[in-house]
Amino acid sequence: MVSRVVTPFERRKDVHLDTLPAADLGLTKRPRRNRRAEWSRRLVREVELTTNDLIWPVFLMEGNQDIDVSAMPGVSRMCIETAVREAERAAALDIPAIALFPYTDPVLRDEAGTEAFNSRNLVCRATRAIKAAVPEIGIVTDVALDPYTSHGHDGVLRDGVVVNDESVAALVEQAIVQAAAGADVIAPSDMMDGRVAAIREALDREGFRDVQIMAYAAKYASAFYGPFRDAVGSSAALNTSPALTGDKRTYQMDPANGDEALREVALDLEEGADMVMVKPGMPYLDVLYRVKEAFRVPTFAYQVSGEYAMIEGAARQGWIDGDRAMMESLIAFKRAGADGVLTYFAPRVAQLLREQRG
Ligand SMILES: NCc1[nH]cc(CCC(=O)O)c1CC(=O)O
Ligand SMILES: [Mg+2]
Repeated sequence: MVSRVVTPFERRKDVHLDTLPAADLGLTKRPRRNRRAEWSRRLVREVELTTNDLIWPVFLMEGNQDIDVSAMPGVSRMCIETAVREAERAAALDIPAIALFPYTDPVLRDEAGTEAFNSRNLVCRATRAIKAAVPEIGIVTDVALDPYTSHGHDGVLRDGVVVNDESVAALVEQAIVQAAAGADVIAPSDMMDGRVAAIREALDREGFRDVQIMAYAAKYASAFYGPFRDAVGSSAALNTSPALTGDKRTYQMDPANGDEALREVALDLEEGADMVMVKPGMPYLDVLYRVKEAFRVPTFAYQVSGEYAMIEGAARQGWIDGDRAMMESLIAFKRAGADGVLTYFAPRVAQLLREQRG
């Protein structure tokens, strides 16, 4: 084929659509055939997103009103009463599970995060209330100390260092009170070494043999958690300890590492994780793909707060089509191998899928 070079300022005036010769490239392979009609596109579609793929993370707070999360338009911190009602709505939309994240009153936060071990803390009370009202929905609770510590770290801090083994001992206590409150899935998001084994052992010993563990196995030290930290009040801005930077890079993973994610997942599976997670989602689709390919176990992606904020923020500015970007971002997780996705969009997606089904 001859390619004609046309400089930007010299368009060939004699070339018009209606004067182009009838061309035939003589192709036998034309991938566009399968795309020409909606029925055909449906027929050749490789993966599908259904409500079965959704876990809805919700933020909790004390009191009897809800407060918007400023960096996550459309998301609020719910009081328990609202959370129960929203769990009912989620169940009615066929969303399999919700994940609970508390905003802890600053007066209840301390150096050791002791409110985490209070069997009457916000998460435990919400778990009991939701279980009583909506027994059919799965409840996932987060194990990590950051909503409870004055310094905002996920573990125990000694001389400015988040110490591993003591942190694990604390996380075990937290997991036990959550399981006792009725949590179905314990989800350690702390990234301490050895916590899955310790939690599994303690759950079994305490009579919670059937409580599942979803390990945040490959969790990266990410800027995309920013809005979440505001929502649960654990951002660096709220830290009072001068020793702290709010930086979690000594326990969360380096965004440059992919092989390391496979080693982390292997360890958590050996230690007894029933499901594993990659987090954040969209910037780590390669990691998700590799994890699923390597282990073929139930694998989840967390579309985190910053990802939600980017899509929803741009949509509210009118810069992108929010619904389409939402659906496209979620089908990408499925294509990469996710069995499910934690997403703040869950109820909206479920609603949209229901409307599409007619
Ligand atoms: N261990 C806490 C935790 N659990 C889930 C998220 C982030 C979720 C989100 O950004 O949506 C975080 C934040 C963090 O590690 O700092
Ligand atoms: Mg690990």
